[in-house]
Amino acid sequence: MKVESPVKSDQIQELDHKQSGTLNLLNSTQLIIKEAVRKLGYNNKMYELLKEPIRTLMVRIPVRMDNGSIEIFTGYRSQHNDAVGPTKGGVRFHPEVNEEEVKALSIWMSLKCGIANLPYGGGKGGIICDPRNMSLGELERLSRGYVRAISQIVGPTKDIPAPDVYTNSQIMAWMMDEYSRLREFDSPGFITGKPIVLGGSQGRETATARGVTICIEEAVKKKGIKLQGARIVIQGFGNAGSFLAKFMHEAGAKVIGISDAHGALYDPTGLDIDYLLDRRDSFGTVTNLFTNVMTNQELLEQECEILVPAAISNQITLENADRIHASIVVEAANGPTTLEATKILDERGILLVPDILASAGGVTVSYFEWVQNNQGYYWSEEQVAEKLRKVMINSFETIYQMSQTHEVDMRLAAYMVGIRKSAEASHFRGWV
Ligand SMILES: NC(=O)C1=CN([C@@H]2O[C@H](COP(=O)(O)OP(=O)(O)OC[C@H]3O[C@@H](n4cnc5c(N)ncnc54)[C@H](O)[C@@H]3O)[C@@H](O)[C@H]2O)C=CC1
Ligand SMILES: O=C(O)CCC(=O)C(=O)O
Repeated sequence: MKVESPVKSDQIQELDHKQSGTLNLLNSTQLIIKEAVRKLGYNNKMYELLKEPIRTLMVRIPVRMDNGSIEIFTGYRSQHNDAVGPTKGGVRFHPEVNEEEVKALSIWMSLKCGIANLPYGGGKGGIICDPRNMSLGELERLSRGYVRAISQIVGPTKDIPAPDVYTNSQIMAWMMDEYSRLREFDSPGFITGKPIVLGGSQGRETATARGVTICIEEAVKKKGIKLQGARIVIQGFGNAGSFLAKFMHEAGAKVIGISDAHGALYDPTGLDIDYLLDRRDSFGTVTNLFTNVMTNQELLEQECEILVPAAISNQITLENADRIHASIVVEAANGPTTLEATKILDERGILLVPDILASAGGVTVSYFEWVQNNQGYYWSEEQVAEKLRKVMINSFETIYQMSQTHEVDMRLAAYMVGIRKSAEASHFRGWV
């Protein structure tokens, strides 16, 4: 079967020129959106609408540091398209976050919500900072300052934030408290990923990894691989990566590699996952306790059945795609594989389950959290897990079938499924 990829050689060259040294997530996303919109039969005006967020706010946040000085932080909140409903998506605290990245991430949130059939468009936020070098007090003041700065454009019926890289339920709690104070009423539906006692949902903490696990279960069936005993390599040991390692270990797969920002651990006979889970810190760091570490890039190239990038973007690129020795790549992280690398993996017969499908479990349970907050009635962990399973299996099968029917790779198929809802809603509203 001939599989079509949205990346043409001249477009790759065009991308290379635009990238000016970095792998530009926004430009490559726009290329696939263009192709998906065209394949769905919409005109160029629809592409013009959907290729950029409708709104991106840049804010400056003064924070008093523990030593008495004032630091000014830069933050962003980007809202891609609100035709379907309020926008939704996480906030990352990271030294390298930038406006283009947040814009791309907000587009991906629209696609994820479209795939999981949630009544949302996509949003995303970020603050340039390194929380690993900040005290709890500084983090609290920064989180509250960010909410005050973006308060005009967010809210339970406008745009609903959530956790992402280096943010967690404590940060969500401070943000919710700040918003509730500003609005002078308790607003649990303003943000998801909260502690359970503040209206968080059972199963949200593990939801992203659960969703990835379900995608792995479906992908191995398609490839005729047995999960029991399959070798798995996971890049990143934070919320997504560490729970995934636990679930894979429990399922009888052999986790032979994990990593964090400092390096990677590899053991072809299988790592002691329970020990690593016990020793990791709240930022998903554990390799600093070991001397025998390899680099993240070396880990990605190890032979395995299943490779899961679960850390940051642009990890599998034109440079290393030929040296990936996995049968299946499941993207738990946002944007870990470039377009050029997607094409190479596809040509090499490696099944790639794209980020906007594989990592949709997080936002799906965030939606369940918001529904529970709105109705004031809460579900058990089993109820949440069952609802999530249905959404993930249905999403996987829809995209797999779309890729077979249209003879396109799984990423383009996922974009076609994901963008359809925003496009239809924009059309019905008479915008395009
Ligand atoms: N937390 C969630 O609900 C969701 C997360 N994701 C995506 O999953 C990925 C991981 O997110 P979380 O686990 O939530 O973050 P986290 O903050 O809990 O953990 C991040 C992990 O990545 C590692 N890391 C950071 N920089 C790295 C680098 N340069 N090289 C290698 N590893 C590095 C950290 O050491 C840590 O182990 C991100 O791409 C995020 O956008 C996607 C959907 C939902
Ligand atoms: O839980 C959410 O609302 C969003 C999670 C997120 O930021 C993501 O899927 O990238």
